[in-house]
Amino acid sequence: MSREQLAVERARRAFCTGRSKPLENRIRQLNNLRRFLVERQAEIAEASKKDLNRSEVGIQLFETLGLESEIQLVIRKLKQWAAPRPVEKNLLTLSDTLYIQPEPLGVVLVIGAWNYPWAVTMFPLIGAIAAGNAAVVKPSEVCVHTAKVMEELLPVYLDKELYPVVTGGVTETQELLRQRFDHIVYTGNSMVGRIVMEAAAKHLTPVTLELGGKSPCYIDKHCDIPVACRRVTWGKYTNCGQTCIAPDYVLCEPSIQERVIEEMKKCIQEFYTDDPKSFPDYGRIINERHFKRVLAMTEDSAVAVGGDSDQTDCYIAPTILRDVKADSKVMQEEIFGPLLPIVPVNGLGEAISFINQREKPLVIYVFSTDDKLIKRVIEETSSGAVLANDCLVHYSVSSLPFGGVGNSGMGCYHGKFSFDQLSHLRSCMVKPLKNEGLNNMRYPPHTLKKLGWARFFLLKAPDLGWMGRMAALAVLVAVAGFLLHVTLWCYESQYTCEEPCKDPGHWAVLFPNCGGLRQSPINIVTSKVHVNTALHPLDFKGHDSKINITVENLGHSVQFVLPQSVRLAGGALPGNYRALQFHLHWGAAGGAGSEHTIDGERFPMELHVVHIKEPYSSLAEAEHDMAGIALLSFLFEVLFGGAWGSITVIGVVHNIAHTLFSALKSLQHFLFTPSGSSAEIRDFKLSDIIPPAENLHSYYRYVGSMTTPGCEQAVAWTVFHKTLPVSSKQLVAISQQCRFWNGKPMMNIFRPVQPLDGRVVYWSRARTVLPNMIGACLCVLCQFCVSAWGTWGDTSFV
Ligand SMILES: NC(=O)c1ccc[n+]([C@@H]2O[C@H](COP(=O)([O-])OP(=O)(O)OC[C@H]3O[C@@H](n4cnc5c(N)ncnc54)[C@H](O)[C@@H]3O)[C@@H](O)[C@H]2O)c1
Ligand SMILES: CC(C)=CCC/C(C)=C/CC/C(C)=C/C=O
Repeated sequence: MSREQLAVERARRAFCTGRSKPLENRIRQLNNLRRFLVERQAEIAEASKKDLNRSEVGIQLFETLGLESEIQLVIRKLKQWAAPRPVEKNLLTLSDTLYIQPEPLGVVLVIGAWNYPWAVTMFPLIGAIAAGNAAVVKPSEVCVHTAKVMEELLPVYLDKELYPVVTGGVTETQELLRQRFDHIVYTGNSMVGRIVMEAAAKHLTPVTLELGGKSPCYIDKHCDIPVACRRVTWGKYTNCGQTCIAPDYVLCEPSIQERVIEEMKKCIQEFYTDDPKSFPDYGRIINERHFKRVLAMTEDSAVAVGGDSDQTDCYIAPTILRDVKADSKVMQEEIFGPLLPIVPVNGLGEAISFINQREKPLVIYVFSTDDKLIKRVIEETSSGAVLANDCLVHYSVSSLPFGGVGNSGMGCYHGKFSFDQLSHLRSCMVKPLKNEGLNNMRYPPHTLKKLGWARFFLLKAPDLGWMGRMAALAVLVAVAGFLLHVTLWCYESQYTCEEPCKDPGHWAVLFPNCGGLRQSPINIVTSKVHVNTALHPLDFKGHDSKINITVENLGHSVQFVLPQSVRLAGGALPGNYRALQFHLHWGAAGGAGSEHTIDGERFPMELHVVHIKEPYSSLAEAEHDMAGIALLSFLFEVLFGGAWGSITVIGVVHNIAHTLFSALKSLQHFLFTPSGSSAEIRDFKLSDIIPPAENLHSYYRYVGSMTTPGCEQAVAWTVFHKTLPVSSKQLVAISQQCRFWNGKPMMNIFRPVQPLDGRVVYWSRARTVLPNMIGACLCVLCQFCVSAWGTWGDTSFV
């Protein structure tokens, strides 16, 4: 097995252990890489001096500083970039969960070029680590000393199996290219770019090619010519012109050519003195082959400035060529050396056609004070990037993608672009198993009528705008009803002859669970509850923290979506739970509207806080676990009338009415927006509506179901003895403020109580302690064995 094959195999094995994936590991490796750049600055500088005659300041300015700042950015943003990305929904996906989950690709190969040996290898490596990949780094053999520092010192800082450095030239690179990678990032000339792409094609491996080309620079006669020339001179002669994004040639009107030459000549003297050869910040051509290649390009053009050279030292002076023709040697390929041809053109139009007649460059530079002219260049040409009134510096902006187009390359990197480039952006769609009616238009028999509706929703609906979508949603519901011959569920109060739907008595027709033996809500007969001293107080987490919550009108109820930080444990629940949402059930015009009743008494309103067991990530997952959902129920009592606002109860100010009801008030304006009608409440605290835990020791516990379709029987119910206060005015207002999907006032949104079917309701606290607790517990167990439809592994929560 070759050295290259071994390195790739090891990297893949290391990737398969999964250790490159946890965010904390990615951040640890990135921090190590930053430490390497700082602690080994001396070794890096020494190697750069030997390879490229670059000064210590030069290597930091042009390479390592940018890398440190990139690592800093990635560490700061990684959590955000790696998180699921919610996407827009349309009418047909309103009730689905849609998001993009970035995931690592696998093993990435990074092949670097010699001219900026650190930047071109480490930028992609940072992206690969951030995205959770393994990566094999192959530095250019042309920078022998730099490659050695990388090979010897990088493994001291990084996980050497996940991120090996493989050195070598053409043979070694080709051996690497025979291996299978999940992505290849190559930087170098386009001839080798083709070889890389061909090798990658054998494994269907995607590639990012960072190539070069001739980047033009148009100088408008109406610009500040001295400043433009200073910036172009810097961009051209940095690293002796061996920069992928160096301005390759200048296009300008003949009338300013001499002025441009004069200004640039001054800048060359200012930057590199009269004797650039002995000036430490002026570089050399990398080797004799390139020296000869560059020098030969001057043969058929007139030298305006510079032109001296010394083969023994690979020195070519900063050189300007005047009146260069399109067919001259220097215009046939990327110069990659310190020659600056000036090609006279008659105005911008000619400059644009000159550019457009050639391959798409890595960057187009334009110098002008005229914004319209700059805009025209952007609109009428194509290139990897456009930079107006400066050179090179777009490379240092992490929020801009860096990469070529056409002949100058494909793909891009920097900041989040590297992360995305080296991640698979996975589409995730989780549909509920409910709302089957909406799907009918795609099921056989395929009638023209169904096709008509499908055309309407797929082609017309997106153009309807906000109001149109509101109307369309109502139509959608009606259509679904029509298609399924009345298959939508609703509360009794919603049913009309014009809009027939399945009311609670008929839910089971559509949702078989709703006819099950463990349904909710129930009537709790207090004289029959069993005391269970194992029902300890619940432990609320995150209830005191300020959070932002979203309020959504779902068309038949209103829910308040909670963040993951709100949690629940204790209370003999079989695990830890995290909150998903809370919602309310109410009656009509201030009348009774709770779902649960106590000794036959229905309360005016009921609050449900829905939690799912960890580690489930959605209700759909939790529904398959018989204790997957923990629902807390708070019943309301009317204490005394009051206006919108706070109610004082025994000296405690309860903001429930104020906070929730004002959110509902605002929500009426958000009904039926495409995102499902939502509003936000900022700085909300659950403790504002839920009493402190010490007041909640007394509660009823039973096993039941969700109280809306599909009525999933996976709920551990906790119905608190303590009630919450509400005013009669608020009760009246709430049913008028909120609207059903058909625009009618949302009232009587509660399901009638369901048979107990042999279940037992437990109470956490009794006036007298039962003599035989063990007996009580056994009873609980028996009860589950009888009532459970499957096997229920854990009954400890009752
Ligand atoms: N777009 C960018 O970010 C960027 C950056 C730097 C350089 N460049 C471009 O790179 C070019 C200069 O670099 P270069 O190509 O001289 O660098 P180079 O000679 O260092 O080659 C690049 C890499 O390709 C490998 N290689 C060379 N020949 C090969 C072959 N036959 N088969 C397989 N692998 C091979 C080398 O080992 C090296 O790692 C210029 O065109 C420049 O514009 C582009
Ligand atoms: C020092 C500042 C502000 C910018 C540096 C720009 C620069 C020289 C980038 C070169 C990067 C690069 C990989 C070029 C390719 O050959």
